[in-house]
Amino acid sequence: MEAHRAALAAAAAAGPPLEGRTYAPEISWEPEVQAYLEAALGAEQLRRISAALARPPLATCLRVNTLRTTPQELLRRLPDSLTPEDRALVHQRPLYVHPQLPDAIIVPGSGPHEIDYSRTEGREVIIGRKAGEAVMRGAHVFVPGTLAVSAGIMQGDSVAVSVGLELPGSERYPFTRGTVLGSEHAAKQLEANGGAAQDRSKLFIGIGRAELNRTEFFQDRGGIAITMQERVFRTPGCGDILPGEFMLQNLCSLVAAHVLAPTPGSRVLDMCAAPGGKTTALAQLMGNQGEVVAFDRSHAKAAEVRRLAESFGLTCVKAYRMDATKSVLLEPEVLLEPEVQADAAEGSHSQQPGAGQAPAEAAQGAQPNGTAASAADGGSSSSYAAAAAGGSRGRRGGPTQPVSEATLKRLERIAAARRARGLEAPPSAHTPEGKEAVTKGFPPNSFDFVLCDAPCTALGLRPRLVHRQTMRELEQTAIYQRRILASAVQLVRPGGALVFSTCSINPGENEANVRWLLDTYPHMQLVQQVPRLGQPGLTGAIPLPDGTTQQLLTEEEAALVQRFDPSAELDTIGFFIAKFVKRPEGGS
Ligand SMILES: C[S@@+](CC[C@H](N)C(=O)[O-])C[C@H]1O[C@@H](n2cnc3c(N)ncnc32)[C@H](O)[C@@H]1O
Repeated sequence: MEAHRAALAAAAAAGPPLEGRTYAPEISWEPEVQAYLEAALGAEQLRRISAALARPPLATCLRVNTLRTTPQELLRRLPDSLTPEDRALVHQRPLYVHPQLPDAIIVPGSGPHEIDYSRTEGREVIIGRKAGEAVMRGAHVFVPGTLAVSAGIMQGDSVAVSVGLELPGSERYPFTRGTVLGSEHAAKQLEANGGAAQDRSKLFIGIGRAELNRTEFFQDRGGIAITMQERVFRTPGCGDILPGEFMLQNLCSLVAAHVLAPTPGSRVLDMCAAPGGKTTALAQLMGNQGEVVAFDRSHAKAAEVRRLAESFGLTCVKAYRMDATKSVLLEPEVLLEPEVQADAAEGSHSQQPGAGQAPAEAAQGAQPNGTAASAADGGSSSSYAAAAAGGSRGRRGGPTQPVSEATLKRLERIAAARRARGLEAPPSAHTPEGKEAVTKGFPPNSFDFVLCDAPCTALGLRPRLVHRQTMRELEQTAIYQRRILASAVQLVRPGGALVFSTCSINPGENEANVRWLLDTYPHMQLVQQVPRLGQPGLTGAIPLPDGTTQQLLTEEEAALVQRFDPSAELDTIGFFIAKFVKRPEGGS
C-alpha cells in the first residue's frame, strides 16, 4: 500500500501525460454554500454557472474616453497599437462598437482552444492559482507567480503552463515554491500532504517561452518568467496602450453607469468608488459637467480614484477617503468645507473597518432599521433646511487646502525613492502626507444620483478556480451592504435615483437585499432600467441552513432588476443591478 501511494505521488509529481493535458477544471463550493446556491438556482444551473466561472469572458470591453476621442476614431487607431499577434486576432474577429452602449468597444476573443503540448517535450511550469487566473485574462507569467518547474528548463525552451490549486481548506499548495517536478523531493511533498490525489491534467492553460533558466525562476527578482505563446483562451491584450483614451471595463459595470444615467450638471455620489471605473464612466456620461463625489474607505483607494479621473481629464470628480456607512451628516453644524484634515478625521473615524473586517463588523452592528437610518430618514429637519438654504458656514464639496512647499518637496523625495524601488503609486502630491481629502459626510437628500457598487463576495468574477466562501461570509457581506444602502437611501434626494450593484451571483447580496430595502424603506420604488442586457432576478424564497427562509422578489419586481448570468450567451461576469427612485416620504 505504501509503495502504491509513493508510486502515485511520483507519477503526480512528474505530471500528466502530454496527450491528457486539457483545460476542464471541476470547481467545487463549500458544501453549505453549494446547497444554498442549488436551492436558489437549481443544481443543473449552478453546474453551468460554475463551469462558466472557471473560464474568462471571451469578449473584452473597452470604455472609450469620449471627452478625448470617439469610438469610431479608436476603432481605426487601436489595431496599430497592438502586438502583431493581437493584430492578427482582431483581423480575424474585428472590433466593434456595442449596439446598446455607444461608449463601449468590444474586442472579441476565442477559446477554449485545444493545444498540442508535444513540442514542450514534457517540460512544465506550475504557476499559482491567481497567476493562472491572470494568464487566462491575457497576462504573461511573472516570476513571483511560479510554483514548480521541470528539471533542466533553459531560457528559450517551450514549456507547458499549468495551474496549481491550494490544498482543500488551506492557503498552501501541494508543492513548496521552487520544487523541481519529478524530483524525489516533489514526490515526498505530494505524498506527505495527500497531493497525489490532486489531478492537474485538466488545468493546463497554454504554452509559453521560458525567459529564465530553471535556477533563476525562484530567485528574488521580478519580471516576466514565461511569455505566453499559445493560449487556451485568446483575448487581445489591450492594457497599457493609448493611455487616457480608453480603459478596460467589465461590460456589466458600464451597464450599471448607464442605468444610473446621471445628467450633465447634476450632483452624483459614488459610495464605493475605487479603483474608479464607474466613477469615471459616470463623469463621462455627464460630459464632465456637475460634480461626482467619490468615496472609498482608505486614502490609497481614494487616491486611485483621483488618479484615474485625472488621467482621463475628468475635473468634476472629487475623491474622498470616507466610510460610506458613516457618510450621513446628522448634525447641521458640521456642514463645513470638506477639508484636508487627515489627522483629525482619522481620529473621528477610528472605528472604520479594516480590509476584510467589514462583514464581521456588519454582523454585529447592522440593524435592518439602524439608528443612523431612522435618525436621518427623519432628518429633513428645519436646521437642515436652513443649511441647504445657505445658512451654513461652508460650501459642500469645495477645494482642498493648499500644500506647503516643504511638504511638496518631501513628497517628491518619497515618490522618487518609491520609483527607485520599482513601486507604483507614489504618495499623493495633491494633499499633505500623501493623504486624500476627507469629508465629514453630507446631509440627507444631498445627491441627485447615487451609485452603491457595494463591496461584495465577488462570486461572479471570472475566471475563478476556487470558491472558498462560507455561508457565514455570504450573510455578513449582505448585512454590511445593507449598512451602506441605508446611507444611500438617506443621501439621495426625493425624486433622485439610486443604483445598487454587485459582482456576485449570491441572491443574499442581490435579490434579498432589494427585498430588504423595499420592505424597510417604502418610499423607495424599484424602477425599469435602460439599457437592459441582463436577465430578470430570482423570485420566491430560499431555505437557509439555519431553518429560516430568505425572501426574494415578486415576479413584477424581478422583471425590473438585471441579473447577469455568467453562463448565458452574453458571456459576462456574474453581476446584479437594481435601480430605485426615492419618492417623497409619505408620497406614493
Ligand atoms: C466593488 S468595489 C468598487 C468598484 C468600483 N465601483 C469600480 O467600478 O471601479 C467595492 C469598493 O468598496 C470599498 N468599500 C468597502 N467598504 C466601504 C465603506 N464602508 N465605505 C466606502 N467604501 C467601501 C472597497 O474598498 C472597494 O474599493
